[in-house]
Amino acid sequence: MLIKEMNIRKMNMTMKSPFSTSFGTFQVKEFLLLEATDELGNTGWGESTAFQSPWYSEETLETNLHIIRDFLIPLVLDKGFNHPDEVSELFAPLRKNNMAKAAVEGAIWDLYAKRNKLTLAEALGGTAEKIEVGISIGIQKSAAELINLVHGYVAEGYKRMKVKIKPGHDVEVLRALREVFPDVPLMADANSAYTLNDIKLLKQLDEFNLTMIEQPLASDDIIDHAKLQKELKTPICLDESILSLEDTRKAFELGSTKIINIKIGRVGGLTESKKIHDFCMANGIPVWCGGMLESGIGRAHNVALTTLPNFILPGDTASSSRYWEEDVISPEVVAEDGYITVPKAYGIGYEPNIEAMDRYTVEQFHFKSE
Ligand SMILES: O=C(O)CCC(=O)c1ccccc1C(=O)O
Ligand SMILES: [Mg+2]
Repeated sequence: MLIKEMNIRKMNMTMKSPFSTSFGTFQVKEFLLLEATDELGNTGWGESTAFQSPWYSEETLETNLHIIRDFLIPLVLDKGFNHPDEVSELFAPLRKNNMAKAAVEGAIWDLYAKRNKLTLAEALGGTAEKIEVGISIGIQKSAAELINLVHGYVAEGYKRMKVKIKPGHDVEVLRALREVFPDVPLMADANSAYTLNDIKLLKQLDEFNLTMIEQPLASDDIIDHAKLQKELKTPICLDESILSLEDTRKAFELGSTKIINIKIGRVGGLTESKKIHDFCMANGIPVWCGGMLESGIGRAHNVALTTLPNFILPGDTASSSRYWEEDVISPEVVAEDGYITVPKAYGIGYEPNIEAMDRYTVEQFHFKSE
């Protein structure tokens, strides 16, 4: 498989409603889509999950554009690959920039699957025909508004509710939710809004029978999380702190986490995601697939990854229509009664909707080998 062309699209799409976390609010989403073409004319698609601002991690769409254009594309162009696992090996000498690497590697995984007449799920070794999904709900103005939204998502069948918390918006909000929904699978994501000084408050969360608390402490920490986990009944799930299989091993050895949120971009691609999945499976750590408010391309990658057997807990991959008036794939991703049926078409299994894509493309960068 020879990579002959790469195209980068800078996208600008506006979400139906703003999404607020402890670190900021998203509504306009600017991000990159990647298209790789081989010597036979097959194409594959990838998405960078970097946001405009370095809030969630240090990467942004502009740093990704720089890394992809000036370092990663020159490495893959005119290069022959037998398997997409070779891409992460090729990128290994370049430090970090995981979302940039994952976008390029993702396009090559899709291309490889299509070329070999496999679904991306099959190419990864996944077998599930449908996957269970939950929903991640941003911080709302009032508990009443949050309760209202949860009523709607419960009615739609989402398998678990994840709510965002931050100091001043935690115990009372969860208590109000639990009064109305005593049994719904519920978890909280703090996006690093607390420190060990908040241990008394965090211990109060144990009363709400949460499936887990996601990333309560610093975004690069695994030491304090281990201390906190010793004090909590609620399992801790790490998101931001886990950038690789090595991070996963260390967090596991320290007892910093009982569950891992795997995000393809954060860990540098599907190959590394699969390694983390396999390690967690061998060590009895359940995993689930996180979301980064992706367009259909990234969403399709998440669906494929989630077909691996240790994705035991529902992920954040909700329906396209929850985020977008119009998605850039056809058909769109649809969750029905909390399940997404894994597509049977080769590669990511959803067709890029080029007409829709063009409407949201701000700029393109094309690279071709002669
Ligand atoms: O619906 C989604 O895509 C997940 C939304 C979400 O929780 C999130 C959105 C933006 C940045 C970080 C996170 C997170 O999982 O921490
Ligand atoms: Mg998170």
